[in-house]
Amino acid sequence: MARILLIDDEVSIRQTLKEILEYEKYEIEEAANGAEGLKKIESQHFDLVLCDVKMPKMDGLELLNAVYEKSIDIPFIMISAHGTIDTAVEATKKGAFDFISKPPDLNRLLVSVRNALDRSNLVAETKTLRKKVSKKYEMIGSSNTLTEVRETISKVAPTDARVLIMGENGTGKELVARQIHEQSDRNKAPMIEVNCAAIPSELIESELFGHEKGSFTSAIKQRIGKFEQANGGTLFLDEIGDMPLAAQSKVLRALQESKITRVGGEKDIKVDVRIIAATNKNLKLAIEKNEFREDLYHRISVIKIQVPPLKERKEDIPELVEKFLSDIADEQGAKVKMIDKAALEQLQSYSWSGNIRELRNVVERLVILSDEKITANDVKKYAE
Ligand SMILES: Nc1ncnc2c1ncn2[C@@H]1O[C@H](COP(=O)(O)OP(=O)(O)OP(=O)(O)O)[C@@H](O)[C@H]1O
Repeated sequence: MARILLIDDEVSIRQTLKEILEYEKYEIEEAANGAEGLKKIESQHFDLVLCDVKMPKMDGLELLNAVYEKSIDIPFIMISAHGTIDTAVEATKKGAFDFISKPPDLNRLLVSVRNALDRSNLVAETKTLRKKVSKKYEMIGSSNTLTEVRETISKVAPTDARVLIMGENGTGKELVARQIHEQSDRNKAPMIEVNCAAIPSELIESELFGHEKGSFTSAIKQRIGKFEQANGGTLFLDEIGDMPLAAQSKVLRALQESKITRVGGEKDIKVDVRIIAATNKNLKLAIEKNEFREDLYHRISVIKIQVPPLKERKEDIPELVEKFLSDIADEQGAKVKMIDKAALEQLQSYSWSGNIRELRNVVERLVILSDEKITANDVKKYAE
């Protein structure tokens, strides 16, 4: 049941509104002025505040300011008598959800209350979803090498510097890219990912820059490319070492001039994109073999982050295993499976050529195949 705080200095108005709202099954708490309202807001949970504009001690606008200054996130509907409409309008500019005039029209009041509550439910849901997403991309591990990576991320994230992330398969390069994007001012816009190794070379330009209708046989519709999709946000070029040379020169131009042209198109389109690239290849070697453009390498590698392989940070394994056990239990809606110390030590003795991705797969296998508690024997049996 939604809880509503009703703040008005006129007892009769409070009484009427309370009766109406209680009839609609809302739970009502009252306050006679802004100061009293503020105390209640600070000490209790409310889903909505209905607040008179003109009151002694602290008026409605002052209360609204005080609540938002304290970063308390709660919708307000202002109630204004004749002569205070301007102030009520000002309150909506400052963030109040709506205002209604006195004497309140019953239908208008109930619609506004319902809308305000729906909106705050949506806001709460979005927050939970965001938390879930950021939990998914959480970087686990407190080894020195990973701590250094984390420190570099927080230094470079707020800048627009291009970052090249290097490391073996499955070490968490994508996770690093996500963290940089999430900690940057671009996090309201999307991070768009392109796996340069997975796209056939004849399609990669259209994938990156888009194409105009009819520009090649299968181009039956106009298509917006990844650069344009990432406008205002981040473009993550994964496996950039596998990008064909022809596409490399076009990407170079896009980076130099901050504009692109769709395949088959004529006009230049300005784009504001931060580039993060990742590779498991040795790009210096690829340059020597004429497989990668040196000028592009220098453009994308303003900051370099080397993600260490798991065998160099085995001390992270117990923490990672714990996190995977709890994620898997969440996914399966089951109890978290226990693991004994010897089993963890056994896991730490391997070299993990597939890195963290491989470790996660092994943990999943162990959860499925082991009995109540995962033992060293299970690890020997199922992980090798
Ligand atoms: N530090 C970490 N904490 C928790 N999970 C991690 C960590 N590092 C990697 N992972 C998980 O391991 C898997 C592989 O990570 P990711 O895809 O980021 O690696 P990658 O280096 O980009 O791999 P590839 O080169 O194969 O694309 C993902 O499921 C990721 O969530």
